[in-house]
Amino acid sequence: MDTVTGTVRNVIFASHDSLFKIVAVDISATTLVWTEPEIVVKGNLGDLQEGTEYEFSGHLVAHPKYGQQFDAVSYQSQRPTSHDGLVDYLASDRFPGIGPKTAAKIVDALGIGAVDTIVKDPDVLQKVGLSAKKADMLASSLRENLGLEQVIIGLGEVGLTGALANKVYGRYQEDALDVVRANPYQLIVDIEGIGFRVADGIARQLDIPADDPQRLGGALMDALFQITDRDGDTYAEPARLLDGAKSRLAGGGLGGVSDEQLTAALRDLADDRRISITDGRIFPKRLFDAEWQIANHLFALKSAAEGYDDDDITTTLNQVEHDLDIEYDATQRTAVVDALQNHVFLLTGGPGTGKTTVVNGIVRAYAQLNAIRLDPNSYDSDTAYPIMLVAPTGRAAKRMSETTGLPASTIHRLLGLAIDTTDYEPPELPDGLLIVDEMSMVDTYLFRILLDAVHPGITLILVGDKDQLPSVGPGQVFADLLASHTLPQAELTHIHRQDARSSITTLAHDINNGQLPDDFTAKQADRSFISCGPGQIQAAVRQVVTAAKAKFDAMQVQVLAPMYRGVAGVDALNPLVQDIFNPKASERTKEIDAGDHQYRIGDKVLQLVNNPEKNVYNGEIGLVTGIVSATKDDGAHLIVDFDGNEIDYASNELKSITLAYATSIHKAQGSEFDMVILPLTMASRRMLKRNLVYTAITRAKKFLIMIGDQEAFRTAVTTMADNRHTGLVDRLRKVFKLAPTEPDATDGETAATTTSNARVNDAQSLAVASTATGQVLHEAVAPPIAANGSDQAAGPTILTPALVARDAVDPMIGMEGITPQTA
Ligand SMILES: Nc1ncnc2c1ncn2[C@@H]1O[C@H](COP(=O)(O)OP(=O)(O)OP(=O)(O)O)[C@@H](O)[C@H]1O
Repeated sequence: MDTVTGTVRNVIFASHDSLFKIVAVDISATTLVWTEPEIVVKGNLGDLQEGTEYEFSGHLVAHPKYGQQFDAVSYQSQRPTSHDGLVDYLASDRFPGIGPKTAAKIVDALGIGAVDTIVKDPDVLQKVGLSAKKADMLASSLRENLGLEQVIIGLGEVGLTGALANKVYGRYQEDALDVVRANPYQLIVDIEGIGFRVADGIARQLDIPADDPQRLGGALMDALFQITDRDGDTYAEPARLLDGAKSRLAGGGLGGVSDEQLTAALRDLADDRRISITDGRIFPKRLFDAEWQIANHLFALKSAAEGYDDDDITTTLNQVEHDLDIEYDATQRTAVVDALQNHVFLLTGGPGTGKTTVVNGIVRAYAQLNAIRLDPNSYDSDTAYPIMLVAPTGRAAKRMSETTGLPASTIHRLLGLAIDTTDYEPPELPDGLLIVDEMSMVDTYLFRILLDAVHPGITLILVGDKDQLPSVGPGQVFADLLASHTLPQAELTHIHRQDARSSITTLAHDINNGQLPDDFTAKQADRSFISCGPGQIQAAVRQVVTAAKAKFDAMQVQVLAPMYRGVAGVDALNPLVQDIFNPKASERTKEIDAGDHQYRIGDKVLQLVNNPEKNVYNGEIGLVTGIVSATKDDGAHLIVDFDGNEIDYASNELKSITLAYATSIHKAQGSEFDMVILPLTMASRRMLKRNLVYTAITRAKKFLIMIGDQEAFRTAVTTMADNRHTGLVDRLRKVFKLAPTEPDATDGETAATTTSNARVNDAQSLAVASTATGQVLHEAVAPPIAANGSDQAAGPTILTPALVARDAVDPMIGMEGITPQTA
């Protein structure tokens, strides 16, 4: 490692949302072979001050445009090392109220280490004779000047550097070192991106013993988050949790622990109310609370229903049918009536069964019955529009707006949810109709937050297709709500769609019923199947996309793949399709290098995280409209147009987007495309599930081209996804005072609520579960449940930044692409 010592002349670039800076430094000493008087230093440089001298450690790197720069991994200010230097420093402008006389008095009394002494214990200044006020001021200015720098250095000493150190500082500020030293495993709970391995590495630096209860608690919490926030359950079964914790502890190189010790750690976590153990299920506290709050809130809403006069409804509905020139079938008609007569209503159905048609009926009938004007322009800016149409993604909201002709937004936008909200307050929504589309994508956290804003003046309609993939985040809220049979609901089954898309629609329904139709491989007007082996997939995709280019633009054609890796994976197909739709025309074509791929103007890109501040959300697809070249003062920028919303990405923000020619099926939820190209091979066997392929083909509006191995399609169609383990059905049944649902192996929905050990087939781990945790499970006092089933003692879950961040960031990133296990 080399060092550069010198004074910061000026800050060339400072990132708004990280500690990254580029600064010009006048060199006083360096270990480099360097003849110039100055050098450009870049790195996570905290709150460096111009005019101050620092020592930077790092190495020289070559920038393609700006030549050689010093990449600093750490830095520290060169504090004055002489008596007089320190007096000058303390008497300088940065410490108002301290003149040369006082400064000299301080240094005389406290010596050359005065700064550290004061930061540790400001009271020493009073002994020197400073007033309490002056002492306080000096101590806090010193802390401000040195705080961040010291914290970053301190974090570096325990192994936390770069982006992770930034995150930790961002979360705890000046308390960061205290928190990390007190319990590094706390980071697992509080900081997105820090798991057991990183926390355990810090713990080793701090000499925390292998069997320290905090370490065991950390392993248990990390294993629990893996099962909930990453795999999608809302609770863990004891055997699986203990197995997960044990493998983490064994992997830390510090040796294993006994079952008794783990059991005690589990009990501690329950005592600290970080987990809730009930009925042999272990919940993270916030998911436990969220499920109870959802159940209680829905119960309160359902009880508040008033309803309209039956004759009024009939007259209104007849009028609506006349206006829309449609005749509702019996189920659809009942659905519209029930939706209007209740405060909460669930509407599910496959493609083409008329969900949108029913939603349109509900909106119009509601407006008529309540004498509401539907034209949003007739409302002035002070009057809230009472028809609130929302969806979990921007694209789904846009589609909703197109099919209803009314404004629609994302749920995040309606709720004013931001990424960094620490003290989030639900907005005051007006009385009116709130319709949530694509409800299958809404996870437990988001639904709880949404319900917080819903009051009895609102009629809430939840619409979705329960057979599609569940939400990326924990839970399967929509399927659970339906399976609980606690709320009025309708399932539309009759296919009304009669257009050219109907062959895709009927295929979707066949697949949902577990069959490939006899004509699966026969060419239809709107779909075809190209049979080929894994080695030919890329050639087939290239051929299909080249032909499609004559008819469609890149935004209309979507390649969907179940995995990231492999020959038929997203990572391989993206550049392949990019080269067809937007090839590099010449050596002079502008490009931004994003590591494993390049962006050019005209490229189709996918947003990977929710960014409410910029009004762009996970799953949205945009077009690159500009590339701003790097200058001496700033790095390159990419401009992306998301349906008229132009977003500027600095080069350090490029990780929140990727190429979108090929995406995972999960990412395409809530979106539709004119043409969908779906390659499937047995290499992704692990992912081949009915709801995955069903979700994929229902994204196709006009054409569906399936490519690959017919066996892969058959496997997918006949393989049901594991149900997620959730407690919501039980909570709802309890709050609504209904008997628990009977476990039924044939019913996919209710099976989710059983204690079936489908995922725990290891007899040994079951034995451990029944012995080691049996005691805890009996002893742990589940929080008192009020008469209506609420966890009163727990109080509301506070929306922590980590919670919001976990909500906002798609945990599937990087997880779908796990290398397939070949059988
Ligand atoms: N009762 C009906 N009589 C005649 N046509 C109907 C009826 N219900 C729906 N349709 C027509 O069927 C087609 C599909 O309906 P709609 O778009 O409402 O279904 P959907 O469930 O929202 O489908 P998707 O989920 O695929 O968007 C539309 O063309 C619609 O006009």
